[in-house]
Amino acid sequence: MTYLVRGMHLKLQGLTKSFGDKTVLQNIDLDIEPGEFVAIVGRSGCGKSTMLRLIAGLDAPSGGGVFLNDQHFHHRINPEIRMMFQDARLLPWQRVLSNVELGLLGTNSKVLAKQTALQVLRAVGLEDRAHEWPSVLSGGQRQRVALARALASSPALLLLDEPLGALDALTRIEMQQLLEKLWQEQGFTALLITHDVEEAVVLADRVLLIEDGQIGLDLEINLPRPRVRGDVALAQTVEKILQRVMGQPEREPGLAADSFTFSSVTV
Ligand SMILES: Nc1ncnc2c1ncn2[C@@H]1O[C@H](COP(=O)(O)OP(=O)(O)OP(=O)(O)O)[C@@H](O)[C@H]1O
Repeated sequence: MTYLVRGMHLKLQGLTKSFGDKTVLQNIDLDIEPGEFVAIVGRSGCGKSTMLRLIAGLDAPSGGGVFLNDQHFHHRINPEIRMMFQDARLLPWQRVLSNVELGLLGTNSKVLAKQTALQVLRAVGLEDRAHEWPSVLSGGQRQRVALARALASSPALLLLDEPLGALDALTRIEMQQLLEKLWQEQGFTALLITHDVEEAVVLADRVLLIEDGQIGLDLEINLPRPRVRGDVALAQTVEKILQRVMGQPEREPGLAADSFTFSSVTV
């Protein structure tokens, strides 16, 4: 796949993080191409959020380092990186438009900031809600606003910490499609934590499994886009990852997709 050149190149070298005598991430090496979409799965508590926090500069590693576009990243906030969480984290006393403008702090022209915020709200389908309060929006709409705020400054790296986890199934699929569309249009590098293996396979170029503090699986997903849920090859890939997570041997290839149900399976 050829990526737009806007995305950030991300490299982890010997990345280690301990809390007291507990080592959560141990000596992780990873290379992510500019514009690549990478999903991270793994059991609860395996260190997924810790890894994202280290990359975002919200926490400092105990060893090794993070390199962004080949520059060593010293535990500080980088304006080219934006992050989204499971909850939208909107300011309730600011209207939707102002919340999105927060993603543009530092822009000299207020007029330009407003124009850009409206433009990105249009991209997520919420331009007509710009002057409302966050409290009158649905959970899915609030996550769209959070996505608009994250993308307003055209980041080179978007870190997504289970941002769709609290949404109902249909809204979640719509948000996945929106995220994929904006990623394809804008070319940022995306790193998505998800507990939904199917979501990982639908969206990502690569799926990483974190286990025992290390990357236990680094699987390239070579399925054509847009990916269709229920597709046999997609279902087999999901099955392969799930079996790896569960520590079971892989089954024979060629099983029919209806032999298993995946969409409700999470890790
Ligand atoms: N600030 C901290 N102080 C001490 N321990 C921490 C801290 N942050 C995380 N941990 C521990 O590190 C481990 C990994 O936490 P992390 O939040 O990265 O896991 P996770 O894979 O994102 O989990 P989940 O899928 O449940 O969100 C956990 O055992 C957690 O208790």
